[in-house]
Amino acid sequence: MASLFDPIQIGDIALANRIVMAPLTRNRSPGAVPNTLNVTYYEQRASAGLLITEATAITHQGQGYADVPGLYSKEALDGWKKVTDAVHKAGGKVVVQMWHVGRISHTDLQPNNGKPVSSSAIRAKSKTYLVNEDGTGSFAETSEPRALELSEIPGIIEDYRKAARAAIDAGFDGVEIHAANGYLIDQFLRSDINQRTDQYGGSIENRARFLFEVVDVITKEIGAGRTGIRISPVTPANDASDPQPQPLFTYVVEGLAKYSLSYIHIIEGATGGPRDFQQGEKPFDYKALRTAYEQAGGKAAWMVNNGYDRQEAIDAVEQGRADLVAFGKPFIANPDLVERLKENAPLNTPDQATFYGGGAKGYTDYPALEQVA
Ligand SMILES: C=C(C(=O)O)c1ccccc1
Repeated sequence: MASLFDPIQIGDIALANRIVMAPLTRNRSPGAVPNTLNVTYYEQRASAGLLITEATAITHQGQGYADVPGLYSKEALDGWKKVTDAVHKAGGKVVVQMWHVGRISHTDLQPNNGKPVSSSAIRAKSKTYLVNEDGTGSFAETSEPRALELSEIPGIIEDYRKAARAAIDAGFDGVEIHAANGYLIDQFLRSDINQRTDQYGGSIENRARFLFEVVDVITKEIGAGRTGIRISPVTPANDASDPQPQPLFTYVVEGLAKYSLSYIHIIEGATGGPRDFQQGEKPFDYKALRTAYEQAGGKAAWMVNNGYDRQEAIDAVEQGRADLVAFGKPFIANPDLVERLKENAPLNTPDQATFYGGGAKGYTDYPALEQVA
């Protein structure tokens, strides 16, 4: 019987334990360039079995929030190299979450202040984060997108390939494809967003086509054993919805089973909300999803996320419902979360007011156990 604290091999990546730092947007990389503060933040948390970086834009067009990092400029890649070096020196493993926001963006953040792109020209009822001229941050309504032309799609697939190669060259142990939370890939998957009438719209097969073209090009470029993917079958995040998530995501995982991926990362329920959140007529069956994946030949590690506490995480692994558990907010406030979970020690409380934007306060100043006199 496996334990949360056991090592595990996930594809090409060997982990010291099964506790994962979930991707956490923190808006502390001005100019989309990782900086020394970011290095300290990730280094402090390197005892995690696996660090998944904050969502990181594959291109300027894929950028949707102020001060999030990118994977597309030399300065950014040099900055990430400092992060991966520091994490490795501290004995950790780190993958970068590759992000194209699609319509969850604002004209202020887009190349030439153009419209964000999506599967269809439907504005999301959502907000994004901008930094004002005086340096203060604020949330703003997302802008109306334009539908991608068919001729533009191969270019975005190539952007994913280039970013995946750049990630490995910057020292990452692998990548996580961000296919969750109503961002671009999810904007193709969900039928309430994707109104296309070409080969990328309509049937489940067509709506999943973009996802599999991304998976294909990345696994061919860097290897499936260094590739993970995050999906969120029923999240309403960023105005995402689909009335029939079970057949949609069953098709997705059966297709993913064809690749020997490193892991499949599932956000259960509403992102940051209840794990039993429901879209469609009946509750989503996560056990059936994993069974479908495994019956289709899938062997990747199964990572679960969304509000798990210590006992729930221990039980999920010991009872075989998960191979790994990703923690978000607990890692914000506890750089030594692994130690604290092992010792069943008290946890620092995260300060919501400093989640997004700012500097060291609420970022690198949370104390580890040995610092608490
Ligand atoms: C990348 C994000 C996601 O996946 O939800 C995100 C973006 C902004 C704030 C919180 C989270």
